[in-house]
Amino acid sequence: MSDLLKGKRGLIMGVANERSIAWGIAKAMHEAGAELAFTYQGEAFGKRVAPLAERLGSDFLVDVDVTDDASLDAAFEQLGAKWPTIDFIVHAIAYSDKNELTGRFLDTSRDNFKNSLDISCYSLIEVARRAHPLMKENGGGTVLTLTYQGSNRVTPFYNVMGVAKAALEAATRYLANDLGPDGIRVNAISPGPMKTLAGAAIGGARKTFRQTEANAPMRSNATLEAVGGTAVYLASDAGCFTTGEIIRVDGGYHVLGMPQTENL
Ligand SMILES: NC(=O)c1ccc[n+]([C@@H]2O[C@H](COP(=O)([O-])OP(=O)(O)OC[C@H]3O[C@@H](n4cnc5c(N)ncnc54)[C@H](O)[C@@H]3O)[C@@H](O)[C@H]2O)c1
Repeated sequence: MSDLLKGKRGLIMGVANERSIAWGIAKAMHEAGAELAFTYQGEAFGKRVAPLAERLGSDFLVDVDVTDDASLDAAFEQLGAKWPTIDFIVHAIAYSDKNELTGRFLDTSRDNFKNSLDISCYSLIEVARRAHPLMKENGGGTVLTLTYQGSNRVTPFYNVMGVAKAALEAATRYLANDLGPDGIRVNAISPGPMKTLAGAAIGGARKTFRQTEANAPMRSNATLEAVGGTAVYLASDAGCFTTGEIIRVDGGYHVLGMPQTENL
């Protein structure tokens, strides 16, 4: 990767392990010259994330549960003390009770609906509001989140997460409109299925993975490098007039009207 992000610094939220999409993005951003800070969710993940952050030359790690405003406040206070301004934030966070990522959408519970939407969508708003002054001071910045096409097409067992991603994509557009006057862009990257902790929680994940691999125009699933490269472009000055957008990194799967007939 060139030095597209040289001189830029930002916060990566959502690394759980080396398979995390946030980790793929962090690696690509580091290779492109960015300085990085990380959040992790709880001590168990913290132990895994610390050596990963160190590999990318970062010693800024803070424990954040996005349902806890105090932990978000503390993280942004620490971030602001370390860096007076930031250039980007990567929000790669989602959650639903695994028991509701199988079976019928019809059986979605109120509690899991609220919790899934809170963690997977509302958190982006809380994060963007706190990042705003640190980016405004800089004359602009980029907020990136991660979505999936289950937001607007029914995908087996994606259930409540499809509704959460539809809300997240709408939030991306509304935030882009609010923050655009301050030079802040807000975009979502939409990869196809990837083998991560969150991905594995969805019922039939292996079959979904095989199905997209066999049918996508590119005949493969997205890699961490492919998503990382797209994130670098969006956070760089090369992406300076793109906002409110859902950028697919799915090998073209979304253009299909029917599965490939070669597999029949
Ligand atoms: N894996 C896929 O197939 C796929 C496809 C498209 C989009 N995405 C999206 O990419 C993003 C990253 O997921 P991933 O697939 O890399 O899985 P992952 O399990 O590696 O990452 C999910 C992250 O969310 C964090 N998280 C969950 N609840 C949290 C909370 N309350 N507070 C703070 N952090 C919390 C976890 O700690 C974890 O780091 C998610 O938004 C996911 O929906 C994933």
